[in-house]
Amino acid sequence: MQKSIQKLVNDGKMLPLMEEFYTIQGEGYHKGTAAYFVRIGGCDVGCHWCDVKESWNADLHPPTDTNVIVENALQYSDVIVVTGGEPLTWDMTMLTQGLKSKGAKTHIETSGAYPLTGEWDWICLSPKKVKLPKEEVYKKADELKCIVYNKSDFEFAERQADKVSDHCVLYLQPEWSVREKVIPLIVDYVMKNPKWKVSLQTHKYLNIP
Ligand SMILES: C[S@@+](CC[C@H](N)C(=O)[O-])C[C@H]1O[C@@H](n2cnc3c(N)ncnc32)[C@H](O)[C@@H]1O
Ligand SMILES: Nc1nc2[nH]cc(C(=O)O)c2c(=O)[nH]1
Ligand code: SF4
Ligand SMILES: [Mg+2]
Repeated sequence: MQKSIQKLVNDGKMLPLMEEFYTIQGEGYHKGTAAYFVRIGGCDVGCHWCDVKESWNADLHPPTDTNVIVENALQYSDVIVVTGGEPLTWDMTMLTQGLKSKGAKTHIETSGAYPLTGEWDWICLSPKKVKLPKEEVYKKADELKCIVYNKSDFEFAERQADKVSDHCVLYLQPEWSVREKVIPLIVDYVMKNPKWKVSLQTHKYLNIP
């Protein structure tokens, strides 16, 4: 990448944009709400079951002027969900300032593996064992969404729940490829431990992005 462009990306004035789409938030607390999704490329967390592996290599996604991302997104919705890839790979200050200055609500989907930048109205933290969240993000998370791939993930989820604030809403979400096996385990667990709620990837059932 050209040095001048690299500098703009480092400053969050450009971001490697993978895709953008207007859809229904499928997961977690805001499930069912129309929102515009901005998917930023780049992630080196490496979840083996990740459902957007095409996002990982930032070099495959064109550096895009952050102001252009903002202006475009605002035409679709006043709820903007920033996801990836891992959005916190990048400095989110410019993106969220731009969106909020025009009155939009900023939501982020993050593993929390990198320092928390940007100003967020809603933080969905989805911790990963292979690269744990930074300490600072736990207290600021509005929603904790733990993915269940096997039985050991319940114990991991509890240790993560120990670290978030009292107002944080707790979700267990089945890993998609093993949903038939783990949904009964999650249902049983939530009935026994009702501080947790179930989250499903409802957009995949609705056949929407
Ligand atoms: C693709 S990630 C991008 C944002 C960020 N890197 C993260 O992991 O939170 C968006 C959400 O999808 C979840 N996710 C990814 N692959 C999944 C799968 N195969 N089954 C269920 N949830 C999945 C992640 O845990 C995260 O909550
Ligand atoms: N509809 C819809 N809802 C989502 N919630 C979180 C998603 C994500 O990939 O971050 C996602 C997504 O990809 N599509
Ligand atoms: S952190 Fe998110 S984008 Fe990165 S590999 Fe894991 S699920 Fe995929
Ligand atoms: Mg998704």
